[in-house]
Amino acid sequence: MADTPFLNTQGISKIYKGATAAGLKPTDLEIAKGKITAIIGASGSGKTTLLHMIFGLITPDTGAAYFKGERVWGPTEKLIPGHDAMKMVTQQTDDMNIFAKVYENISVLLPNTDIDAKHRKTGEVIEQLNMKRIADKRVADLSGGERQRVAIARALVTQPQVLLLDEPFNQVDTSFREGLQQDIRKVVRETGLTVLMVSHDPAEVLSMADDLIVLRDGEILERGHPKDLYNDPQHLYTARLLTNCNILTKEEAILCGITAAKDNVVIYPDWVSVTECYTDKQWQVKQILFKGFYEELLVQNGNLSIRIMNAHLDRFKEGDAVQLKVRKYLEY
Ligand SMILES: Nc1ncnc2c1ncn2[C@@H]1O[C@H](COP(=O)(O)OP(=O)(O)OP(=O)(O)O)[C@@H](O)[C@H]1O
Repeated sequence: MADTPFLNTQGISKIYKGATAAGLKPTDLEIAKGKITAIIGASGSGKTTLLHMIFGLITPDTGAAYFKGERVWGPTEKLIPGHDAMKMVTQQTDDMNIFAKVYENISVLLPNTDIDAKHRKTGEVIEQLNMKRIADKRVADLSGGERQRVAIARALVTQPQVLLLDEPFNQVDTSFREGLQQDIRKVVRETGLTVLMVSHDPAEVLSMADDLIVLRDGEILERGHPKDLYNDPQHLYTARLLTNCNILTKEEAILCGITAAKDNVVIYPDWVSVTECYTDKQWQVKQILFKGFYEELLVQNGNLSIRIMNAHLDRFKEGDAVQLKVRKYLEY
């Protein structure tokens, strides 16, 4: 007999009543234990609906979610909706006592039956999430990013088997966000926690996920390792979601020296480079945006503009004539 999946769905669906018939179409899905699985999709593609059904917050129209082979109960079947082995953190998770200290907000979730264990576990999670510096601060005095860290600590302290994250880093600024993402990765590696996260931030899913699922209009479009989906997406939709790519018609592609068989050509900004060109003035640098360790060049040929990632800072100036060299492209 095949092994029971850790967490899976079978034909799970939910279509909301209304003109748009939006929601999630029947979906079969398996989530690997001890890994970070991320779901990415445009707004309204059904990410949250899927997450909520897996957690037991929405009753599916058809099918079900299963945790270790047992059906996840829906909201009408439980006094407190949500699966006991899972914890969910969203950007609105805000059930803390803001006048109490961080430490107390975390430890309060553990029973008083074993005080030593209560302090040990609270200490562990504070250590894991690098929160020693803020442990004695009142939640009211924390930044938004620090509060999200506390929300995640509160979710982890009761040692759930699955952590569900619904865009929890949205309000958090970049530097905090990256630290928190990497700390969650560390927790997953060290404890074997399973994470299922929903996001529409490509940088986030590419750096965090072991397994990436792309949702479009309530359906799984493709799935794979983030590196594979980034480098070789099977669908234009995926390329668009994961990168700020240039999308050209096959006629426009000819201007880049590409003879395409299909209708659309996709060129990522890091797949094309430019060199100075003294002989012809077809391509011109229109705009240079300083991005820190690289520049984003906008080069133009007639009505066609191409965005290029350029690591040779200050090599070009606006108005320069350049020659394009496309290293790689995709056709759809
Ligand atoms: N309670 C509801 N009643 C009616 N329609 C709903 C309801 N909840 C969600 N929808 C619709 O179902 C679709 C999927 O919603 P869902 O929130 O799952 O998408 P999402 O991918 O998480 O979007 P976002 O990234 O914007 O949060 C959307 O078109 C949404 O408007």
